[in-house]
Amino acid sequence: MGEIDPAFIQSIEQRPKLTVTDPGEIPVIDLSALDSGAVDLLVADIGKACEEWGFFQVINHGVPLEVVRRIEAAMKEFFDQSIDEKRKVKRDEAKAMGYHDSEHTKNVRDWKEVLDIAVEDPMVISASPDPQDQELTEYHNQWPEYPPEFRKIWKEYAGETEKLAVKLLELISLSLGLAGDRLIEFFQGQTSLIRLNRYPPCPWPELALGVGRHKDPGALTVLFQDGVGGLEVKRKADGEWVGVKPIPNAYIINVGDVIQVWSNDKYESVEHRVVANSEKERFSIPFFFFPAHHVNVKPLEELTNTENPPKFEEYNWGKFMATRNRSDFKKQAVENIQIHHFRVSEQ
Ligand SMILES: O=C(O)CCC(=O)C(=O)O
Ligand SMILES: [Fe+2]
Repeated sequence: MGEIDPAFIQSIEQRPKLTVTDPGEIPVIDLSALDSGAVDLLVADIGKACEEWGFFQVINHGVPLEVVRRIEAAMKEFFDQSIDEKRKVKRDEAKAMGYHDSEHTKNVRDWKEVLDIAVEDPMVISASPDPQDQELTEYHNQWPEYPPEFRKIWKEYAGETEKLAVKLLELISLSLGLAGDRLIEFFQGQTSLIRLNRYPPCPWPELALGVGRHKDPGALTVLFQDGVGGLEVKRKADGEWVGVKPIPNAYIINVGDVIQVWSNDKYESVEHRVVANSEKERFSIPFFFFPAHHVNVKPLEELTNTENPPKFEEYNWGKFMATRNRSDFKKQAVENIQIHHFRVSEQ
């Protein structure tokens, strides 16, 4: 078996307890209520889940199962290739989309490999983190040659999950007391991406993590996972890590930092991580619903007033992501940029 590369070893405090607490507690929301007309109740349930958990699962979500089965099969075929084949679409500092197998979360290497593909090709994004620099750059997708139908299958999947993300964004807007279409304008020219994740079996699940603890930076994450399990969420009520029980064909939804800021902390972006598995490989597919680069993220005016003043200074999404991306390739001496850096200090 050899020895573990120290780059993967989590600090003692971050190592997982391999016994999962209270699986199955994350709220499950049935979107078929949209068809039966019980929208008010649905909106109330979503609002409650966002406030209490920041996470929920959805069933009867409208993404056709055959579309999911096709992307699952295609991603397996892609990842089953040799490392040399996969590296033909390798991500690097010039090409931000593509295959990557040494991502770090909080400076510790994740036990996974990924293929990132932007929803809008090209993705238009700030060229540098420098606030004075107005220059933009384009990220182009790198399409694997194998399996041959990959691009078509991916596009079909992306179209369906984007529809689900938009539907959820509307429901979340309504749950905040806003018009259903209040937030969609921020996604004209979206920087969303779909990440295909493979977590190989790991001989050291007590030392390494599939993904280290983190919060998602965007508005929403719409994640499909297979039946293996491993995703854990930090429960708001007591800070315990709880497992998200795989429900066949459900999606897992979580609120990201952007919604936390828009809602002025009403909905918090919650920490989560992925525990490694010593026997089974695991696949998951997050759709990261990200705004356009020019969006300045700040608490929405309708949700703030003199009693509830804005808790964050505004920040530019493109610059925020350019700062994040710069730090993706190397270990950093300093903490990654986070929304708490924009928090207004309390008097
Ligand atoms: O694979 C998962 O279940 C979650 C992955 C995740 O949290 C992420 O990529 O941001
Ligand atoms: Fe995440």
